[in-house]
Amino acid sequence: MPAKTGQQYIDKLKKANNNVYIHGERVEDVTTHPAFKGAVQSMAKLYDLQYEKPEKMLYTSPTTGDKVSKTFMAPETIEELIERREAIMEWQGITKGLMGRSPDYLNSEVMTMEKAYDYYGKSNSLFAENAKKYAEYARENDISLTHTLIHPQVNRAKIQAEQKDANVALHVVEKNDDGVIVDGIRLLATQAGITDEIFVFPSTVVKSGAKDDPYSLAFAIANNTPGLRYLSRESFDYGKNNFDHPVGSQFEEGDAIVAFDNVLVPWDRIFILEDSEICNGAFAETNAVVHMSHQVIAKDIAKVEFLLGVVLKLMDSIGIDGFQHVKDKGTEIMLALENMKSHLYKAEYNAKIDRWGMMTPDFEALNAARNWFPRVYPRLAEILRVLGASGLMGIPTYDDFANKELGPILNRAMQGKNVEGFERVQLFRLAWDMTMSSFGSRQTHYEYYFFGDPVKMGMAYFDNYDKEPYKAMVDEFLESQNIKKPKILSVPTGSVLK
Ligand SMILES: Cc1cc2nc3c(=O)[nH]c(=O)nc-3n(C[C@H](O)[C@H](O)[C@H](O)COP(=O)(O)OP(=O)(O)OC[C@H]3O[C@@H](n4cnc5c(N)ncnc54)[C@H](O)[C@@H]3O)c2cc1C
Repeated sequence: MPAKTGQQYIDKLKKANNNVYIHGERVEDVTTHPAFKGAVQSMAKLYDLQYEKPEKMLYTSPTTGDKVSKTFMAPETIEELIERREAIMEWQGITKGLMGRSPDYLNSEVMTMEKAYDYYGKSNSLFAENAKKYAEYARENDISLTHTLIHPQVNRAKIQAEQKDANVALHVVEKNDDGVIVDGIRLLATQAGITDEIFVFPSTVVKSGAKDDPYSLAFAIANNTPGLRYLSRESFDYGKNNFDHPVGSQFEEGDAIVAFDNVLVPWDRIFILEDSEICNGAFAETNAVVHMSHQVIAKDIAKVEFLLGVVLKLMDSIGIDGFQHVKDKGTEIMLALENMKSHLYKAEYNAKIDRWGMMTPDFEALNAARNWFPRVYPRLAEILRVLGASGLMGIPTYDDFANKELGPILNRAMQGKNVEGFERVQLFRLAWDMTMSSFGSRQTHYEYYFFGDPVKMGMAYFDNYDKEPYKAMVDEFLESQNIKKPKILSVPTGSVLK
């Protein structure tokens, strides 16, 4: 089947009738429910774009010859790597980087399974075959995915096997002829019930040991599999129009707790089973983390570009762009943007064919960028908040402007340097919604945490960084000074100085 359209995505979701709950109730139809319909419409737009710009978004499937999404394309040359990223950028141009889990994110992981499937066959060749077939199935059916990597936050000081209730986290209950029965909880599935299937994978940063083998799994199942439930958090889409809630009304993708109640995972959907060692290497050894980082940095660039535009328009609109500290804050955002672009450029132009035959970007550049961005994004959001000041609270709604008595007063009262009140408030509502509404503050939280705990990621970065050349440089410098150590200091170890 060729790449899908928006309508096909919606029809499939309706038919699937995934088991989604919100506010204590089961959702009848996610495509029309107020909590989900904005995100569903935006996802549909992304799928429609595949046919509006087929030359940018589609390529010929290596197996069926159908036109399928380029976000599934395993690149073999630098040109293909860039082409794939340009398709990602097209989607990010629609979401402005505000929908972290647009399909390109997990398609990047699926894509690596097409080539690196052998990794999953380390303990059982069936799992390698499963991974290869799944990558093909997802590509040919344009499957949209959610995923869950982490165990519930019960007691982070203990491994899963040593928790006071060791059955809370998702674990294997039984294996039978049909497959594996799993039970327990996983966190945190963004988009969850508005996608077709779920990927259960190990976390990239939590290194479990053999005792946690029953919790060490990777598989994919349809979201309407019996026993699988999504318990969604309350929606940050206030159900308003695009003036009042310009981005939340379109890109609020939702997050959910995933509850498995004795769910059967068929054998052909298992990629890793009870093997913490294979789990620990899955993202790094297959280079999935590199290709996912490639997508993420492209998304980050789209996000900062849009944020910079909003900040610049905001400065213009109230005449603060000439002040020194205001310019400096604009510069901070520009530097962040140019930094991210440089990382992307280095990653692409230093790309090499990996052992699986995929053209893989330079991880050194992407790893630095993905570790840096969670640290800098909160500052970028803060700049918008600081420069907007009271203007981010003086934000009348569309209905206020439409009111015969209030509209003219507000249009005059809220005017800016070169704009009328209505236009200025539209811009300021956008700035508020990107950074301060519940949707906006989730954006900051998302950027900080979605790729893993930045503290643990930072520790891993430090440990893996090649520090020796820099230390050697200093040693060489100090030695080159030819300084004679005073004799008095040459005391044998352990003796007492008098
Ligand atoms: C908006 C949002 C969307 C998300 N979407 C998804 C998704 O779609 N799929 C998915 O799988 N996950 C998703 N996540 C989860 C994300 O992967 C985790 O938030 C991240 O891995 C951190 O894990 P945690 O939240 O369990 O924090 P914890 O590990 O519980 O950490 C909490 C705090 O304790 C500290 N801490 C915990 N353990 C240690 C330790 N051993 N050493 C030092 N400090 C420690 C941390 O530094 C942190 O400050 C999402 C998260 C957010 C916020």
